[in-house]
Amino acid sequence: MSNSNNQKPQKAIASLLPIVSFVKPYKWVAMLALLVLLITAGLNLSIGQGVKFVIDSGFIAGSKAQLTQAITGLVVLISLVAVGTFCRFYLMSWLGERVSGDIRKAVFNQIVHLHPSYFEENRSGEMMSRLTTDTTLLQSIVGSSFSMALRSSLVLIGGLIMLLITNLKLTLLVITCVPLTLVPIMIFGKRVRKLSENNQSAIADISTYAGEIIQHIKVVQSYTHEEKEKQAFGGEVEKAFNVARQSIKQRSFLIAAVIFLTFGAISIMLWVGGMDVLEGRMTGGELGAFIFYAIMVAMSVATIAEVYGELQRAAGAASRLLELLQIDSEIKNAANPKPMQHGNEISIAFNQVDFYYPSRPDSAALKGINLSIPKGKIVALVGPSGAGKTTLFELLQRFYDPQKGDIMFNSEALTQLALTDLRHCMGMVPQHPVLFSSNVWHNIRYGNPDASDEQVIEAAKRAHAHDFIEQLPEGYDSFLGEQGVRLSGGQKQRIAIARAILKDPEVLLLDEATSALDAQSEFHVQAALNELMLHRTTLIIAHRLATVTHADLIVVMDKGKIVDSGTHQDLLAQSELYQRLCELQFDKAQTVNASTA
Ligand SMILES: Nc1ncnc2c1ncn2[C@@H]1O[C@H](COP(=O)(O)OP(=O)(O)OP(=O)(O)O)[C@@H](O)[C@H]1O
Repeated sequence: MSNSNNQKPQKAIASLLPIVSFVKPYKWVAMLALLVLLITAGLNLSIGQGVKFVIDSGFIAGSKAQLTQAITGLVVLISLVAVGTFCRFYLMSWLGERVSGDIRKAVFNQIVHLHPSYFEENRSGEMMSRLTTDTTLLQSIVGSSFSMALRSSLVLIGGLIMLLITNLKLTLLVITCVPLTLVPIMIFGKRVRKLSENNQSAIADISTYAGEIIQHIKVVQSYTHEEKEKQAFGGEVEKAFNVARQSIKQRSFLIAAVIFLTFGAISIMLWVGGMDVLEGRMTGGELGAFIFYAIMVAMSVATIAEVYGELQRAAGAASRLLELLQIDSEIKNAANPKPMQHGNEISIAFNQVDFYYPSRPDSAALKGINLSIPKGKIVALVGPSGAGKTTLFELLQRFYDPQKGDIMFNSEALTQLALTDLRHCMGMVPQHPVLFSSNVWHNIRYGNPDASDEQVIEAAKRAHAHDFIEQLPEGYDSFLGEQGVRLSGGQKQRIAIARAILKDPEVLLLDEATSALDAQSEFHVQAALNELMLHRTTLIIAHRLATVTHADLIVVMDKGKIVDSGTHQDLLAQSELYQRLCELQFDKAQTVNASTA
């Protein structure tokens, strides 16, 4: 969470400064907007003189011609103000949208490069809220609040000067009232800021909760938890509402106090000024102009008060975004990466590797791993659940770096290679393939964005996916639904295999890639994989030992350690754990076969 809760107000506003760097590329638009703003503020102030002219030369002088002339002047002035306001509003809002769009891009660009463990510590809903809610807040700052504050400040200063010129005694009255209005701003502004931050994080909670439920709607419905989830979600919404209510209360107090104080002061002024007019010490027009300026001054102070609260809210958003933009990925790209020749076969070696997940620094997920995988060989990783097989894959792809030891690709440490080179040469088919909410083309082409349609179809054929894709309502153009919900598990896997085939990697990582296939498609896919594995270094995580008995090397893992390794025959003869695993699986398979016979 941001530390801006503890910031002093000035410091909080200072945390908005980094936005300036996002405005810089559009400095000409910003300067034009400021110029228009300056002109309209001046024009606004001159309306007061128009009012004075209308009253004194029109009404009081009793001249119809002068009244017409005065009103015409006033209309011209007001028209100019309208045109100026149009330009100011357009330019400022444009700037707000542009800048918030750029900030969104910067945040997203940052997020896609962050180390995966960051996402374990930070909930996706909170990140989404930074991308959307926080950036929207900044948009309103750049697009409206800032210009409102500036315009109000100009009008405040100009108005006070005009007041001084018009009537000194009354102005002194106004000036003593202005600091009075600042008192509630100070008191309530701070509370508003604190509460708004809580509000933002409560809203993030809501979206995280809803996101999770929507994603797992089938689990919710099959356990008939709809009512429970409705209540729980309702609770989250109420929590957010209560925080928002407190924040609104403070803001309402703030606005009400400021308005009461300023308009109270204006009433006193009217009384004092009215007495002066009655006694002939000033003209009616002067009093009219004076009140006009006094109202403008009062409104400016009220606007500044409101905007101040908003600026404080946005300061929280800005500091959270900035925090995110400043995070360095823990997976560092090599400073001077060693070149990597594509197309060469790759040997892999783990040398004394120890690894602890950041969230579990006390228990080793991998301990003392020594493993050598020659070029072009097939190595199977087997072992009970939680043995560390998937973790080995994670380290190979550098989603995490080991705390001790080295992993080598052709005698280069992984950390010495460019991340993109490293990941380019690896193709992963996970146990639960990830598909994007798009069509088949997009999902297969993810393996190689430059591939032609023919290459995509060829890959699909080799993965035995072409036939079922052809039968989809719109063939390769069929939309697969969010996360590919419109496909069966086996179909998803074949799409993932086609994707890996298209990538044509030097190292293949298969996580029980054929687990979701029926016997017939497994036979075909296995054939495709066998062909694919030729001349590639392949690591397979296998839960079903039958699929890997032909592997060049089988590595038996348990509790983060390699306990045995060898061929199927070696291990059957030597490894107790392997024998046990085999007995369990082959017995079960025989039992199943017997029972279905
Ligand atoms: N992101 C994570 N954060 C913390 N601990 C993790 C994380 N992922 C896995 N672990 C832990 O690391 C250990 C090894 O897990 P891993 O997923 O590598 O096992 P596995 O052999 O692939 O198991 P399975 O066959 O069930 O997939 C387990 O104890 C697991 O709880």
